[in-house]
Amino acid sequence: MSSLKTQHHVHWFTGQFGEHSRESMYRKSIKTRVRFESCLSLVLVSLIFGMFAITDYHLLGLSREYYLLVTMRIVVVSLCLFLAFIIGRWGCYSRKAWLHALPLWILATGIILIVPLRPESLFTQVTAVVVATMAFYLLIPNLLIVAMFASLYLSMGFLVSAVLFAEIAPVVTLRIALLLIMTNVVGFCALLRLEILQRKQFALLQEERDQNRLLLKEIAHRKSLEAQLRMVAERDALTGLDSRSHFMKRAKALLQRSRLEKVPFSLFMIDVDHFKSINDTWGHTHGDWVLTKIAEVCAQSLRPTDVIGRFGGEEFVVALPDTSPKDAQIVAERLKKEVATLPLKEGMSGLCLSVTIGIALAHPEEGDLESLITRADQTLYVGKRNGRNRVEMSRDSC
Ligand SMILES: Nc1nc2c(ncn2[C@@H]2O[C@H](COP(=O)(O)OP(=O)(O)OP(=O)(O)O)[C@@H](O)[C@H]2O)c(=O)[nH]1
Repeated sequence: MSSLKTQHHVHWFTGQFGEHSRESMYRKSIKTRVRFESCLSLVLVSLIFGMFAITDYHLLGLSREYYLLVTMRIVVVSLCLFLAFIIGRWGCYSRKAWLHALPLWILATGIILIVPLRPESLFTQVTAVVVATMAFYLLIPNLLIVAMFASLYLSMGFLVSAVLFAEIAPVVTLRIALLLIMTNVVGFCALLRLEILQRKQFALLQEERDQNRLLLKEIAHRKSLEAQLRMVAERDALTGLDSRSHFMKRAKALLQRSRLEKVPFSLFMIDVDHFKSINDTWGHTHGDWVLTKIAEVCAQSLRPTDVIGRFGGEEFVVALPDTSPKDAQIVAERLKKEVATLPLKEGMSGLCLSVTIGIALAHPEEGDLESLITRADQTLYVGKRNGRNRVEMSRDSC
């Protein structure tokens, strides 16, 4: 059995499979989950973003800035909820990554716009930016590059906005910048690790599935080989009848049953007359054809419960359960007649095809198939000596 040992390369920076087809397969496998998780995260994040309007009121009162902030929050929350709905319904993550990026950029813009309207609460907003960045990386699933660009935009936009509108000192700017860099690095590394682990898990699962598929194929192949071997062992290759060993097995079982059920059991030994001269005159191919035809006659003319085997060369053996000597005689005569009237192959005119059949009947308590076969064989040779083309009944069966 061939084993699968494929190394699935995952890119160190994007956390994606190097192999395009595998990456597509992976994305396809998680698409429903990503859609649901993106949708849920967006709804949660945008609602929390909207709820900050309460703190805006607390800080600004019913001022112009407050109304501007509330309007901005309503726009951001509405757009995000709308996009969450679209993503939930149609947001195919592999083909429409931009659709997943859009609400993040809208949220980031909303957070950046808070700075000019509420510059005095800059340090609370720094915390909000850190939390939002982590949320981008960790709540929005499996979109490392999308999360990275949205987070960088948020960090840089916030920093520029803070410098322009909150007029912070250079050292404070540096402190905030370092904090945001650290947040981005931690968020990026955490998501990258997660993406790589998930893909490795996926690759292992796929490998296991492939192995199982191979195993099933191998089992099917072995079963078919077994069946072929059984066929070779049980069937005679030329005639398709039972092989000698298989006949013995089946006939023994039948003989045992007949003994237990106390029903008669007959056995035929059939031998083609002058078969050597058939071979010598028409060749072995024609000889083989004759054997096949005789096998067909036996199979067609006997009952399905009778077991027919090729005993060797031009000799056949038949086990007939539940068959009295009288019935056995009738069946053998019919068989002999059918062989004699077999339509012959072109070019075989002049051949008088015949068989000699020796019949032996099992004694009431007899369980020894070999001795029954010996008796039928001896009877067959009596038939041969008596001129061939005849049915001969073993003396002790009469
Ligand atoms: N074509 C062919 N010939 C076979 C096969 N098996 C055995 N033979 C031949 O069958 C012939 C049997 O010949 P003999 O045992 O002398 O018997 P016979 O010629 O039928 O003579 P009697 O049985 O006395 O009538 C031999 O020549 C074998 O080579 C076979 O599978 N195909």
